[in-house]
This record gives sequence, C-alpha cells and structure tokens, in this order.
Amino acid sequence: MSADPTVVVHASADLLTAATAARLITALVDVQAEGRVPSVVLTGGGTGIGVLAHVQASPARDAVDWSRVEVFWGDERFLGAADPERNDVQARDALLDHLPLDPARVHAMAADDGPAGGDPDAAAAAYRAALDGRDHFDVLMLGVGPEGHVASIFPDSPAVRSTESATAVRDCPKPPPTRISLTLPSIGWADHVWLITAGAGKAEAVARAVSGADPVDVPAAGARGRLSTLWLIDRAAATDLPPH
Ligand SMILES: O=C(O)[C@H](O)[C@@H](O)[C@H](O)[C@H](O)COP(=O)(O)O
Repeated sequence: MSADPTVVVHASADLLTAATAARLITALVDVQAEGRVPSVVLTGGGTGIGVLAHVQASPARDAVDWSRVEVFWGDERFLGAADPERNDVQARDALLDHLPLDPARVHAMAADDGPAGGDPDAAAAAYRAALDGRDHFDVLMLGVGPEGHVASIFPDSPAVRSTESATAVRDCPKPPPTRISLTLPSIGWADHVWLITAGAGKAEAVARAVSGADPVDVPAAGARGRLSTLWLIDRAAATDLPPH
C-alpha cells in the first residue's frame, strides 16, 4: 500500500528548506516519543543539503536525541571518500559533524577509494548488505531533477527498473557519472517520502509526477511512502500544477 501525493507549497525556496527542517525535527522527535530509534534517509543536491543546514541553524535542533537516530543516504556520488562533491561529505559539513550521532548508526555508501576498490557494483552490494534485514525507514527525503529523477534513478534507466534495494548507476546524466542509489522498491520502505524541490525548472517534473506519470518516464512518480507522500515545493515549482 502506498500513499497518494499531497502537495505543500511554500512562498520561496528558503522558506521551503527552513520549513522542511522544522518538519524533520518534529518527525524525529515524534518517533523518539514512541520509544523507537528513527531512521532517516538523506538526499544530495542543493535543496536537500539546504534542509540540513537549516536543521543545524535551528534552535530546536537538539530537541532530537541525535545519538539515537539511524542515518542512511538515498544515493551517493561514487567518488573519493573526502571528495567535496560526495553527498555524505556535504551532509557532514552542513549538519552531521555538528551532532552527537552514534557512528554505528550512520550508514554512508562506499567511496571509490574505499573497500569496494573502485567497483560500484561491489559498493552497491555492500549497501544492500548494510540494508539486509531492513524493510522500513521512517522519513526518506528526495530532491527532484528537472526530468523527474530522484536519488540517482533517471528516466528509462536500469535503476528505475531495478528490483534490488540498492544499485550501481553508470553514465548518469547528472555528473558525476557513476553513483550508488536506492531504488523505487527500497524508497517504498519509507513510512513518509518527502520530495523536496524548488524553482521553475522543476515545475514540469512536479506536475507530471503528481498527476501520475509512468515511473519509468518520471521516476519521482514512483517515489511513494507507505503512510504519506509529500511534495514539498515552492511557488515556482508549483506553476504547472492545476489550480485547486
Ligand atoms: O546526488 C544528487 O545529485 C542528488 O541525490 C539528486 O537526486 C538531487 O537531489 C537532485 O538532482 C535535485 O538536486 P537540486 O536540489 O540541487 O536541484
């Protein structure tokens, strides 16, 4: 069972990322109030990292017991571990390195100079092993590309058809070309999927995805949570949506 999309429109891109940061803090606090350890899946891209920067700046940041949060990534650029283009490097700079996280609960995807030895298929297999036994995330955040990609899942690609939990991606249209990515099946493990995007350049992708396009053509259309699927966008990204 997956949840139909709900759209929340914010007045600007900065309000979008600030409000999403507040939403994330509250979501994590609420799961911890149930006595569970929340699992959150982070995204790369300017919008996703912007959310993390707002969490870091928030006076409510430490309402979360960060030592009891599981952190995963939706995708990763298959580069050297210290490469500033890596999603986990940017997430650590923006937020994670400022938090008392339990390192054992932070699950980064392998780097091309790490144990995977430059083999993206080995790196994807290692992430599948890290996910082994798991079939649930609490909150999974995704940025959205202008053609509707999410994570590193692009239209009409092997990744959009993958039935694995994580896969290697080659010849990615968005540089760098080689990546590791969750897939639509593992994205669907999430109770709550948040698609976070801003700008007129994303308006067509938003409208096509929300109106139920074929996920092979618009992968964002296939990113749905079990309990909720939220499109968190700004006014510019909402311009192609029907008036409501
Ligand atoms: O590794 C990446 O680049 C991201 O995971 C990618 O999926 C990103 O989220 C989208 O391309 C949107 O990026 P922007 O928010 O910067 O438009």
